[in-house]
Amino acid sequence: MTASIPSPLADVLARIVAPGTPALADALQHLLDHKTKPVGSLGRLEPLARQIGGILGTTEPRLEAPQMLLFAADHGLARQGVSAYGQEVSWQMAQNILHGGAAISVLTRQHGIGLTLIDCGIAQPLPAHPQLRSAKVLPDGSADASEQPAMTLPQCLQAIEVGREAVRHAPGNAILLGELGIGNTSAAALLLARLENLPIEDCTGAGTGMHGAAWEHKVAVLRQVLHTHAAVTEPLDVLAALGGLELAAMVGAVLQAALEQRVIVVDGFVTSAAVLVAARLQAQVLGYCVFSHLSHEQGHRLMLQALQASPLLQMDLRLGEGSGAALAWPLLESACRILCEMASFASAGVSTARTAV
Ligand SMILES: Cc1cc2ncn([C@H]3O[C@H](COP(=O)(O)O)[C@@H](O)[C@H]3O)c2cc1C
Ligand SMILES: O=C(O)c1cccnc1
Repeated sequence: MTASIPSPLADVLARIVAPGTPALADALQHLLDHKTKPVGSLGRLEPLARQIGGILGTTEPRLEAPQMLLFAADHGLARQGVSAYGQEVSWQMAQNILHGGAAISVLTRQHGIGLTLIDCGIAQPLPAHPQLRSAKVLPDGSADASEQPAMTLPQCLQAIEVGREAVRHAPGNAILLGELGIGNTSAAALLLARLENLPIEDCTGAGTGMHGAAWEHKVAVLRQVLHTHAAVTEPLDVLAALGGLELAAMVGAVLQAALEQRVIVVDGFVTSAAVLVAARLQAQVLGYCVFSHLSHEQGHRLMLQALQASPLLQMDLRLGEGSGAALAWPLLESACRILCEMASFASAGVSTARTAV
């Protein structure tokens, strides 16, 4: 068990503060309430605008150079038949992403979002590419969690540093989180079950297509993994034992982005699992997170409940890669434009409500 969080991580955790100030929140609310619209009529766009204004510390927030950081790694646990696809698909999809043919390639191109693939431990080598950051912590991916911890604590801390470094290198003021790694819906389900003390069958979804008997098998494997690591309960130890390299890197990315007061756009079930770990280490990170969508993956609803988060979209996506975050991106842009460009009743000469609202 981790007696205490080692530095420099402890130092990072101590320096993360809640976004915004009460005075800024009041100013943002006042501006929104005096735009040429009935009070509150832009619905969820209004709290989104308040949140982004608070994070960026201004009543005129402008999103600049958004960056999709897509963390990729393989999982030893995939050998236990917990995915409908083989481990080689992580490597094949990584190449597809770099060649511009994956869903996330299309969506980031469409929305002008920068895309970087961070190889934290894909089990085969990837050729150099301008959009690839090679940061393998383990050349073959994480260990099989049904036999031993997925990572040692030093490996886990190293992966967290990979995520922090990726954010430090990224330009702009918004980070979108994406992931790739066959077997990672299992790792995410394990993190949720252990950190929230929930039954594993409620946390386990079909992932890439594990239905019926295949799902039963996935649940049985994951139950055994939890049993093997029954004594592990502290967030960092849970991440090391049950998580994966890309999950640990995403924890680091969330912490660093919150530290730097950037907007964090969370994708689906797997990226939310990283946010859950980060939030258990430092709850203030949640103020920086925009939850893009409710994934079709069973367990995401419970995960979002645990995070007290309400997602922007419900599109029955069950892909990962950061696809939901990219799809939701225009909503964040609209929220900022409402604050920056929309007229007020006074500036447009429009009469205000005749009755108190
Ligand atoms: C072709 C293909 C493209 C993907 N893109 C993301 N994932 C998603 O599915 C995987 C997790 O599901 P599981 O736990 O069932 O393996 C991860 O790679 C995730 O990013 C994909 C999966 C496949 C097969
Ligand atoms: O929601 C997700 O993150 C997800 C769902 C299925 C497969 N991979 C990721």
